Amino acid sequence: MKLFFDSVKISRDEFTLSVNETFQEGLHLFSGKVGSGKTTLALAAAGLLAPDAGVVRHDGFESRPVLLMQFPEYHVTGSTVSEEIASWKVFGTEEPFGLLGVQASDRDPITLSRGELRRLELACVFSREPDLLILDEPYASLDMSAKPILTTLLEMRRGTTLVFSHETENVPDNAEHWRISAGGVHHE
Ligand SMILES: Nc1ncnc2c1ncn2[C@@H]1O[C@H](COP(=O)(O)OP(=O)(O)OP(=O)(O)O)[C@@H](O)[C@H]1O
Repeated sequence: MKLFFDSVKISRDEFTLSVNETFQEGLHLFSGKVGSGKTTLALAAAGLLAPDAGVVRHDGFESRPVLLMQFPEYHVTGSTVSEEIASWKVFGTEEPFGLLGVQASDRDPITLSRGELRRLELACVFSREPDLLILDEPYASLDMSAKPILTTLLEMRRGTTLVFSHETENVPDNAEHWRISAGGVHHE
């Protein structure tokens, strides 16, 4: 299971990101300053932003990529927590739901705190077990009890995982580290 960026260039007005890399199966952590291009790379990896040049391609992925965006509210489609879980085609019995303290209910997901909503969506995406999982700032809004649980879920996952985060101290030791700067992606 590999993700290829073949001579990719993505332009957003004044900004251009150039990437010519192969991301192997496993965990990859991308860090970089504000505006360096993390979300741009995440969207391109998920197939939601077409490159202006080059090709983004996958090898060995059987399921569609799953992207969890930076702001959990963007994902909400259900009018209750139960509907929200069902919309991800998971049923609340999987391990991440218990680990993250998430329970199905009739509550409107928009009334959850941001951290509660983040845990709900993390439980849903990890339960899907996608071959390619892309997480944009997944540690944001999580408290000190939930951060290590996310780290454990990342450690246990199979497939290819791309994590875009400023919080490099929480990420598992086995992650490949990449820095996004000066319009490029650099292995550390
Ligand atoms: N829709 C857009 N139109 C024009 N420029 C954009 C657009 N989206 C992003 N940009 C620009 O592209 C550059 C990279 O943005 P991007 O959102 O990928 O950065 P980021 O590293 O994720 O930032 P942050 O850490 O603030 O989330 C920035 O200079 C930004 O202003």
